[in-house]
Amino acid sequence: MEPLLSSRGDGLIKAIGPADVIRRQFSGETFEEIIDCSGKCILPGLVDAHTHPVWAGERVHEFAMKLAGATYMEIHQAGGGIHFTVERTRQASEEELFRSFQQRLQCMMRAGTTLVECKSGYGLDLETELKMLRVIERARRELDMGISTTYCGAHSVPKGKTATEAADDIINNHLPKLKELSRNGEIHVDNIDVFCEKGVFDLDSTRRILQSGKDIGLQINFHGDELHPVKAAELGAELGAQAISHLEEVSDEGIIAMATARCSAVLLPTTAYMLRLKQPRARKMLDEGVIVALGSDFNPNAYCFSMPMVMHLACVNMRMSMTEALAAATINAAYALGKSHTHGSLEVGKQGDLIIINSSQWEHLIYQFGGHCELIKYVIVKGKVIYKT
Ligand SMILES: N=CN[C@@H](CCC(=O)O)C(=O)O
Ligand SMILES: [Zn+2]
Repeated sequence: MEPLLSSRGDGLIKAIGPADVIRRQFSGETFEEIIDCSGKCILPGLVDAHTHPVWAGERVHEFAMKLAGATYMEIHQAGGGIHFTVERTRQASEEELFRSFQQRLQCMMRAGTTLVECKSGYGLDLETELKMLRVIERARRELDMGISTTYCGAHSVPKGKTATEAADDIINNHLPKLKELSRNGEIHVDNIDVFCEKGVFDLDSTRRILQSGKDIGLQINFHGDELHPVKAAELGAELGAQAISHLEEVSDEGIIAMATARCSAVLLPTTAYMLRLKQPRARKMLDEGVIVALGSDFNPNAYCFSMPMVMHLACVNMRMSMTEALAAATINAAYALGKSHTHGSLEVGKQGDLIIINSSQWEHLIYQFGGHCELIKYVIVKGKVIYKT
């Protein structure tokens, strides 16, 4: 089978079929580029359903602290973690943030990602959150990669405020401003996120923020049940969330509620691995019919750009099959972003986002841990080759 991309510039897949049939069907047409894929595999472009890619303030020193035994929450409560990155991000210029973001997107793209969810959340104050959202908007307009934008002003409770005060600020000041800027076409935001966690935003504040985001048209896509079981999954299902991420501590009832509500689970194998958390129960979720997606969770705590490595970890540590992992990193991740009608699979009429790998067996993309640099020969977005080795 050989997918053929549209020659009319709309970037959509025009036809899929055996090479000789396709050749005959389009014999009269001219193409910018014809790629011989003999001995290679064509896969949908990978979709990364959860990243925090705009920030200044890396935290390699904290990696050392965690290796020495400190927990994520101990570092966070001592004023490090997200707070450390927030301070540096507030100080950084918009241009500086854009440049580092652009380089990170480039690394993701080379690892096969063609659509990525990008969160704000290292500003917490309105000014810096807007700075981050402008950076993401600029990338959306200027770069080739597909981006789904998430406002994550409730990523942490800012110093000097309680969770209730922070929630009030978001609801009364941040969200109205986002609504105004979206209406003027200055920024485009798709999703709203909250870090719903013991010691961060409790269920009540999370509910108020997410509902207010939904009221201005944002899809609910939030962090829940990561470090403690707080019934975030049950809340997300009740609010009609499109996706909930992490879920290491989700309850059985939460899993069933998510399956019934068609609320997808975005599992993050890098974080569970790096923080040595208990693994999310992917098998239970799959057995109960939850739509399981994957994300790299790229952030200063989990510094990983590579969805092939994420798939490998999901297979080994979460006991997913390679087919389940590929679905989770393509069509299901697109679902988590509300884009499965246009992205995430090779189908006529869908966006021509694909990767070509130098192996006749697609499983090599997962099997070769860290081998994607050699394997991925082409990355194509909307029918345009954006990376070639
Ligand atoms: N858990 C909350 N947010 C991120 C971590 C962000 C950070 O530590 O900077 C996550 O998904 O893992
Ligand atoms: Zn996250």
